[in-house]
Amino acid sequence: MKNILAIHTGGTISMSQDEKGGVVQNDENPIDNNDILGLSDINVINDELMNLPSPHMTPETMLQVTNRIKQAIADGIDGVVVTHGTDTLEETAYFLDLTLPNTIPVVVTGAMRSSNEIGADGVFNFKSAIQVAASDEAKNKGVLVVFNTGIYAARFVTKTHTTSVDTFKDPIYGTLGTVDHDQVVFAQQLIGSEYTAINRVVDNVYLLKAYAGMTESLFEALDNDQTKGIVIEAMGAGNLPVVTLPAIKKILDRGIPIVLVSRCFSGSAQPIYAYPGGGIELQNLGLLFCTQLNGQKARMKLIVALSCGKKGKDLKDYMANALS
Ligand SMILES: NC(=O)C[C@H](N)C(=O)O
Repeated sequence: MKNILAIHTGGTISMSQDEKGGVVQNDENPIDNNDILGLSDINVINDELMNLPSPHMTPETMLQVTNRIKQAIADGIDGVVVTHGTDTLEETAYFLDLTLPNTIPVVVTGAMRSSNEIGADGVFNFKSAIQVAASDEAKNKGVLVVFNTGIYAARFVTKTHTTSVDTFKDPIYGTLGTVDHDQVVFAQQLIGSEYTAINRVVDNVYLLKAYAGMTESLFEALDNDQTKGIVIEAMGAGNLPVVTLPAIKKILDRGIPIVLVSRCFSGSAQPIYAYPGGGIELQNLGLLFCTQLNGQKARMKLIVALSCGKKGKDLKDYMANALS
């Protein structure tokens, strides 16, 4: 029988609706109860590591999850499920992907409806995640996200809807597989591990979104020695309003890395346009292009990179390719 460690961190999957209709945290986690799962062939060990709404998660709390999983791997666990709020689930899942060795299945899940709401999806997603974590096929695929029958790569999955149970999607590669009525089926093989060991996380790494009419002001506010790195969600294929460039140049002159992704839902920032503020000028200025990751994931990757001291070409190569 496989032993699966379920690390609970909070989020709607652990919450319930109160008498006024608001969704709130519980003292007791409603899914921390193996009887409701109906899984006689898998031994689930629950660990209430924290109980946070996921907007309260930080890189520090994510590192606590990484360290708990490393300890479980050392203790010989067969697989791990992390339950998590959905708002920042993709950030934690990708952080785990970057900071854990690719040895056992690690699956992140959550819920869109709390435990006592009609159509609550928590128990179903939790059970599906455990089944994936116990599957031999789930090994060697990096950290996975299981949600509403889909199995996704943590590296690319993103929350696409504020309330629908069918919210998690991978806009580039789709699902890796499904949990089809108790059967775990993988249709795609992924992906090279990007494992980096870190034991601390740098702070003051920022994420800015470009918009029509953006000026220098936000960049000027970040032009100081406390800033460690910036990710910009640029327009389209990777372009910015030209008036932002003088302030960006000053930040780069301080040696602070600036990473460029696209604010588009799908596709990558690339140096295509040669007009002022276009991708070619941005590349020449020294901005680092990061392909295929969205802004929040590129920020996690930059935090991991800076936390283990990457710089120069090493940093540029690490940020450049999400499929390495
Ligand atoms: N569905 C959810 O889990 C959303 C919740 N606000 C959270 O992220 O904690």
